[in-house]
Order: sequence, then C-alpha cells, then structure tokens
Amino acid sequence: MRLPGRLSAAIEVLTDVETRKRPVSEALKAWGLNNRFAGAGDRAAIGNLVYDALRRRSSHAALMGSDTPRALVLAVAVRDWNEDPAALSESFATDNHAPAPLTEEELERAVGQLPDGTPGHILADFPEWLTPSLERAFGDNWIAEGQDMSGRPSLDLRVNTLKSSRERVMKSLARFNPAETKFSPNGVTMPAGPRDARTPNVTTDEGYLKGWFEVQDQGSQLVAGLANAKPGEQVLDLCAGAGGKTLALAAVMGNKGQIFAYDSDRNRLAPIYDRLKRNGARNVQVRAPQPDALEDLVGKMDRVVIDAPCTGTGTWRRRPDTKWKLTPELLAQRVGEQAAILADAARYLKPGGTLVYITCSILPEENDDQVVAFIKANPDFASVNPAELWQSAFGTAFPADTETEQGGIALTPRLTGTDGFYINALRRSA
Ligand SMILES: C[S@@+](CC[C@H](N)C(=O)[O-])C[C@H]1O[C@@H](n2cnc3c(N)ncnc32)[C@H](O)[C@@H]1O
Repeated sequence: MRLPGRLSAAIEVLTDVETRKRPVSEALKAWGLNNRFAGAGDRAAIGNLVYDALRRRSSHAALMGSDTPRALVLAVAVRDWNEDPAALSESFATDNHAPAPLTEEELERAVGQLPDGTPGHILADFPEWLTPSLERAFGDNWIAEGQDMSGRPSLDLRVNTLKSSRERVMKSLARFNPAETKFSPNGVTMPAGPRDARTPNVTTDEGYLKGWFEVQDQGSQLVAGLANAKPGEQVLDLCAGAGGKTLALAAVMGNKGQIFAYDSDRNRLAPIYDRLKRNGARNVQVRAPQPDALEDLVGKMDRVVIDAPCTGTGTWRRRPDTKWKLTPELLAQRVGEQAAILADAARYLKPGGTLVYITCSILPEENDDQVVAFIKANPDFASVNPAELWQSAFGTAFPADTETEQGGIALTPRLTGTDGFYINALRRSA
C-alpha cells in the first residue's frame, strides 16, 4: 500500500475506535482480518498513524478546527510525518484508495500554527479536567511534561541477570541496534523510529525464548530496583499481576530469600507461572486469591511491594486512547482502591519493615496524596530519603528533579525518558 491508502485505512480504524468505543489494538486487528492483502509493514504504518492521531488528539483537532478521524489523520500526516499538504492532496487525486483530496480550508489549516492563547491542556494534549492535577504535579513544567507524554515511546527490555548479561542480549539483538538504558543498570533500549517505522519484534528472538530478557519499560525496571529488595529477604508482592515486577525482584535478589506473589484477580495472575519458568525465577511462591491466602504472612515480611491498580496516566505514550477515556469517577475509584490496599498491607510487615508503594500514574491524587493520608493514619511510617534509596539501589547519581514533596520519586518521559512512574518507600519504625 502507498501512503494515501494507508491514510484511508487509518481513518477507517480511527472511526471504528471512536464510534464503537473499541480499544485501538482490537480495531487494528479487525481491520487486518478484513484486509488480508495488507502486509506487516502496512499494518504497522496504519497503527502508527492511529496512535499518533490519539497521542496529540486535542492539538491536532484545534489546528484543523475539527476532531473527525479524517481531520486527525491529515494532521498527523502533516505535523508528525512532515508531508507537504499540497503534494499529499495531489497524490490523492491519482490513487483509487486515497481519501478525498484536501479542501481549501484543510490545506490552509494543516500548515497553520496554534494561535497565541491556545489553552495549556490543548498544547499539552490531555483532558481539560486534569489541568489542576498536572499543574500541582509539575508546576511551571506541566505543559512540557504533557507534550513529552504525547510522543512515541522507546521499546525497552530488562536483561534477566539470572540467565544472561546485557552484553549477551545486545549481541543477540544486534540487528535492531540496541543501546544501554540511561538509568536502569540492566536495561536495553531501542528508540522509536519516525513515520512508518516498525517496532522490533523481539519476542521471537531466541534470547527471549530462552528467558534472557523481558519487555519492560525502563521506568518499570527502575521502580522494581528501587523497591530495594535484598537477597535473603521475605517479600510480599501484593499486586503481582502477570509478574513484571516479581521477575525483576527475583533477579535483584539472585533467587535468594522468598517472594510471595499475590493478586486478587486470578486471570491477571495466570501468565506468571510460565513467565517464572522461562525466567528461571526459583524463589517465588505464587499465592492465588482465596480466603486467608496471606494470613500466615502477617507480621513476617521485610518488604511489602504494592504495585497498585491505577489510572495508568504514566503510560499515555503507549496507550493514548486511555488518555481520553479517563473520567473523574474512574480516578476516584482507583484512589479508593489504593487507599484500601495501603491500609491492609501494613499488617504483613515486621517492625522495621518497608512498604513500597508504586503506581504508573503521574497524578498527585494517586501518589503523594495517598502517602500523606497513609502516614497520617500510620505515624510509625516515614519515607526513606529518595536520594539515599537511589544510591542504595543503583549506586549512581540521583536524576535531577525527580524527588516529590512527600519523599517519593516521580519518573516521567521528560525527566528520565521513561513512562511515568511513582515510588515511595515507607519504612516502619522498629
Ligand atoms: C499495576 S497492576 C500490577 C502489574 C504487575 N505488578 C506487573 O508488574 O506486571 C495492578 C494489579 O493490582 C491488582 N489488584 C487490584 N486490587 C487488588 C487488591 N485489593 N489486592 C491485590 N491485588 C489487587 C489488579 O488485579 C492488577 O493486576
């Protein structure tokens, strides 16, 4: 397919996403099944167009004076893919699969600029109702943070030190030009390419099949490291899900000590069994949800890790459709769940133990605010100094501006080139 046909297909997929409220991945899959002639390169290009349209949905719409799928996809072609609108329109006229040629207004708007006085939430490309939260989280930098949240993410891998080394993984993936991650000591990264660049399919690599690495954003690797679990400790991973953090904890602990991996959702937990095997993680006991599943652990843990259910606002680059679906009600629901989990988690700790609270959110309601409320109710807990925590976990310089007011660490695309993550290590007095 040539670009005009790919643009038409992207408009079709985006229409499906918007009218049927479908997740992008589902709509793309359905399009692929109905258009079997399209190759992998076409499907990747169409996916990139759709995701780029959603990443900067509000500024694309403001520029074009319309938020139709056609307006958004044309804006991507010009603003993000650097197509010349007049040449593009000409190419449409000679291609049977192309959208209709651009109107006079579209041609004019596509090369224009957003006017002075455009509201910050449009410049930053997130829903207006979140402005006070993001201003509170990032002060004067809130628009720049939002803009960096609207770019394409890199593909990051965590080298599984139980089975391999960074050098070996980089050699195995040399055809994708991997580089070392800036902060994570065991990370490998492949930057996102422009336009129709395809994301490397690393999960068919021999190294992956042998358990040498996992696909994991550098931010997720860092918070797992900052949980600061030590070999020999007793660790409860209370929201283990499919085990992304569990596997990283097992590697940091060198398979020594014990991790108890629990999740209240059996389906989410299900993939962990195969992943543990592939990774050679042998110090993990999976606890399936059932009454009293964790009662024997009360008062015995050195560390309880809460990778809390959250809005996922830190992952907007990867899942830009969720950015526009988030509502105040959903945020309130997540905040309630987090407070309940935090309140329950403390009882598993030994005196002197550490509660590690993690989210992949950038919203203070889910981060520092939760810590303030928790410490108010549990005055025997205090945040471990972030710079000292970083030093203890990695032995490297603490990245600038990542410390939050309440002693947490907040990672963002702008500050650390990672997804948005928050961590606060709360130590109980002995
Ligand atoms: C952010 S996800 C965990 C991701 C996982 N740790 C990883 O690194 O792949 C949050 C998880 O919390 C689980 N969860 C929600 N409420 C819970 C509760 N009350 N107790 C335990 N797990 C809960 C959800 O099922 C979900 O799997």
